[in-house]
Amino acid sequence: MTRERLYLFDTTLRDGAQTNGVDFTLHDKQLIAKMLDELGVDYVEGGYPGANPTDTEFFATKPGLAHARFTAFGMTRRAGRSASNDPGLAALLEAKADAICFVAKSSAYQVRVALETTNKENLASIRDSVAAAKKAGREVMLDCEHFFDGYKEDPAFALACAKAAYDSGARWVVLCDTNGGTMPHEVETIVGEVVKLIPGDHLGIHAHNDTEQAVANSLAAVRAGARQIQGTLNGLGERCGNANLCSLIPTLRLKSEFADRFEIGVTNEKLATLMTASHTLDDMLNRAPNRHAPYVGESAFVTKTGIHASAVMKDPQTYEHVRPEAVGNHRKVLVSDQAGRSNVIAELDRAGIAYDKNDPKLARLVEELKEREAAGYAYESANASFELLARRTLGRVPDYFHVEQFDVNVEQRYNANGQRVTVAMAVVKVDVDGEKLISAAEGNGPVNALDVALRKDLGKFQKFIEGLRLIDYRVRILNGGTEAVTRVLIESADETGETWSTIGVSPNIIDASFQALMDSVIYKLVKSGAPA
Ligand SMILES: CC(=O)SCCNC(=O)CCNC(=O)[C@H](O)C(C)(C)COP(=O)(O)OP(=O)(O)OC[C@H]1O[C@@H](n2cnc3c(N)ncnc32)[C@H](O)[C@@H]1OP(=O)(O)O
Ligand SMILES: CC(=O)C(=O)O
Repeated sequence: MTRERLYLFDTTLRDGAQTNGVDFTLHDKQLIAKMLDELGVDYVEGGYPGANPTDTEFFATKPGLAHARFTAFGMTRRAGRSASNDPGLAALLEAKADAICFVAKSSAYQVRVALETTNKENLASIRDSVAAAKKAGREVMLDCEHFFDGYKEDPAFALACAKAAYDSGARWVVLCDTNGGTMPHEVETIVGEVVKLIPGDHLGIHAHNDTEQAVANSLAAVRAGARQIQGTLNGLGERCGNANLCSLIPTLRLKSEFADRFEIGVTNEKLATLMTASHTLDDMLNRAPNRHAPYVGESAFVTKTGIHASAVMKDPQTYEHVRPEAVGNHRKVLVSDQAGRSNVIAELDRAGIAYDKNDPKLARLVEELKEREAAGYAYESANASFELLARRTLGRVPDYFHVEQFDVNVEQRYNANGQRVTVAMAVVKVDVDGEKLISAAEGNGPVNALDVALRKDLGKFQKFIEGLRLIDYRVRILNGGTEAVTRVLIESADETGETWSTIGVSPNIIDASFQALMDSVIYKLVKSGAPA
């Protein structure tokens, strides 16, 4: 069966740039355009030439995309001006783009209030602008701004705007839910009316996410006949964002209702790079990825509870709607207070720790895990501490060394230049095979001083921990007031590039930190194969 072509239009670099807190440099735009092209989207909307120097420069030369059509965005000619005498329109026509996407009002209320002009002038502006871009040899599209709200208020005028663009030669007429308040059933009904006038393979949808339904609205429009979807990576966009292409693309490729009917430019091979594309964008924006994002979030295929883990280990399909590998993600079974034997076994397998399924120590490990989680530990975020807990319970961690005593002192004093400075000092006394070793160190804080002192001299084990580095230190107070318990999470790394997380919990922050430091050092000794 031949499948219909469904076109993907990415507006990360235009509507995504309208996101609060997002500010792309020219270099960012060049890299993101290339990444979108490689992913297989059909149109990359690069921005608004003439609106700011970055966008004007971006459109000074074509970015050399292999597959996607490079698209310039801008408004139709202003009311009262001719198309040939409008500097904004001139900048658009000069832009080195394959396509031009105009924005025009399609709501009588918006024309009256925002443009302060007449419906007749708005229609003339649409016709003139589309015709001018066609004449300049561009593929032309028109975003009908406020289309759904405009349709509900005055359907004849909204349709007249869309029809004016189509009749003037626009390849695509894009129906916009600009304020993002339209419901999926309304989108489906209204698009169903529009396709009676304009063929669906000339209609697009541009949905905002103000009711968290931009993806649903885009799919509803496709069900009703639209054949172009506009959206952004990670759902960036004005206010609450746009339809998220990182959710739409897998749905279109993997859900049979769409996959069996439509062909999109993103192949299965490229789909498997989607999680990387999503995280690359977050990295460029210096944002933490949304762990709970559908398909591409780190938690999208995580199983935390015992009942689910038990089933997932028998067959992953029991709790997965698609294969995680299809989008470049992976399955993960966590250990926590929601865990059962199955979670623990999965984690032991992952860590390569041998066990006997009938060993009663396994049940003891699950109990110990739950008791510790109740006391404030969170092993799902501390893989190395869980591994040590498991090895200790199963009797497999050597007694490398014993800390007999530590002492930390924080002092504020005047330095030689007469400046007030706060200095921390720590002393740690360890017993390594009967040898007593005492190390002292200064640090910029008590935990730093303790860390340096602890790792200064571990006798015969010192060579095994040389590459160990602390890369992150996080503290959380679990309940307020005088009964507060402190949870410390430490992330460490070594010369091999491996990173691991350890945890400590105590009413005393120094004690909690020391537990996490100790776990980090012992994990490194175990991992390095240090002899007992
Ligand atoms: C729904 C959307 O996301 S649309 C995209 C919104 N994105 C942007 O606006 C980002 C880029 N914009 C800009 O840099 C500036 O707004 C510019 C350069 C386009 C225009 O700047 P200015 O000339 O200073 O105008 P300003 O932004 O204050 O107001 C917009 C003007 O365009 C007019 N206008 C708005 N939409 C349209 C349209 N579709 N067609 C014609 N004129 C329009 C308004 O009536 C207003 O005109 P007025 O100044 O006579 O009242
Ligand atoms: C064009 C556009 O971004 C909108 O109508 O939301």
